[in-house]
Amino acid sequence: MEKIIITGNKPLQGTIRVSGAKNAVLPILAASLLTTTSTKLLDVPRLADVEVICSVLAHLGAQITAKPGQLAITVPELSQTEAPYEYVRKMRASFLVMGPLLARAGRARISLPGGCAIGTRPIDLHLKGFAALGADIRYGSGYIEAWAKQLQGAKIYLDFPSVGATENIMMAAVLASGQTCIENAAEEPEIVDLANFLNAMGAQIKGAGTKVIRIDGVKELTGTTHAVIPDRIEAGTYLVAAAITRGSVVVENVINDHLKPVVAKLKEAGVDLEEDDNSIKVNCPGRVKGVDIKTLPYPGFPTDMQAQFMALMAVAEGTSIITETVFENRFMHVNELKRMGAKIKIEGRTAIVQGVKTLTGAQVKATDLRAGAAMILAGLAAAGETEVSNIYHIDRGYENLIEKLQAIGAEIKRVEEKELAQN
Ligand SMILES: CC(=O)N[C@H]1[C@@H](OP(=O)(O)OP(=O)(O)OC[C@H]2O[C@@H](n3ccc(=O)[nH]c3=O)[C@H](O)[C@@H]2O)O[C@H](CO)[C@@H](O)[C@@H]1O
Ligand SMILES: C=C(OP(=O)(O)O)C(=O)O
Repeated sequence: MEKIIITGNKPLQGTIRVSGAKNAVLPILAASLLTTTSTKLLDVPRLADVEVICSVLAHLGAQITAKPGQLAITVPELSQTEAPYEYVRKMRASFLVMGPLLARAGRARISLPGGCAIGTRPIDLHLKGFAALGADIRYGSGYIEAWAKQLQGAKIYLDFPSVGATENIMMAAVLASGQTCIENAAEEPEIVDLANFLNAMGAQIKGAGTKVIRIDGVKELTGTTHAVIPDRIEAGTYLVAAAITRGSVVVENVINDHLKPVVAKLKEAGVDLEEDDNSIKVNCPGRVKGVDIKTLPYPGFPTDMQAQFMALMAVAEGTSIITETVFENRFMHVNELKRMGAKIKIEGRTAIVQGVKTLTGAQVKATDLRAGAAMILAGLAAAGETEVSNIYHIDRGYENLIEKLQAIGAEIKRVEEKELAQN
């Protein structure tokens, strides 16, 4: 098992480039199942999650060729309509193949994703959507099976603007007969990127990025070339890395609009941010101020930035109140931050963070992807050495994290546990 070792308390300086968005490329890769013709994706990040979805697609019959930053996918024929436990267990987003399989083959059998560290994460809204489109649904032996001769457009109201349900329903509806209207849809930029990709394939989707998405079903889709949007969460993580180390960093390849809620909170905390066309310069010579945050669906403050922001608040001046409203159990990083000297109290869905002057290096673990990112950030700011274990979580979502941070002056390395034992 590998670990990440950080010697902290060094201001980061330089330019860091953001990769393509994990949460955009995963549904887009699933959507490539919707056509028999070839799709080419650019700005594809090299991530463990991308490998998992590619192995699901290959299992279903996709031919995939990879070049650095690119993937070409062709699915001339589906060899399978089943995504077994071994894939879905590794990554919940594998469930996103259900919509495309239903649309293309009229049937799908997918292992139930189950919960994960951050919450129970049900899929009822995905299934309600498929049922509204006319699919029959059956549960059994840990699988969900859905089938429909021809999906029919329908009006679907989502009780909660679920990102995955909006994507899955959108992908099912593109080949349905008639119009589908998703109300209370998720508005995340990744939904817009998926809709842009599908529209470039010939779909008729309007309203993506708003609460109401209308999809006029078409007979077929054809492959296209598409560049994935930059990862707003990776960008946000590096903005915080600059602020927490009191550094001066240019974060390149960003869409400023997507970062508005994060930028607003950093400014409120006293961080100096200069926004350019596709970059943001962070300057933070001093200690930040404690500010309150509440996670919400987009355009609210992203839950995927909550842990990283908490690491920053742990060294802020004053107290901050962090409320998590999207997932019911996304405070696993609190105990790890406390091991480094953070003063945090949890009351239900709220964490009260009383900033301390400095954190101290410790042995901590990544309990999930963003909790892992928070440990890296805390380690970059802490005095002494921090050792982060369970880093496979981090590899799910950060391309070349170590190399990127080293290039802006961080003392960070990845080591085998054996090497550690020898030292
Ligand atoms: C691969 C990907 O894009 N992952 C992102 C996606 O996850 P994901 O698509 O799983 O997140 P959702 O927006 O669906 O989930 C938000 C909330 O809705 C609940 N819910 C969801 C579906 C459902 O059928 N029933 C239900 O109750 C969930 O349990 C959760 O409490 O959006 C989340 C919220 O921005 C992000 O944290 C994840 O990084
Ligand atoms: C929670 C996340 O991803 P996933 O939905 O794939 O678990 C994330 O990216 O922070």
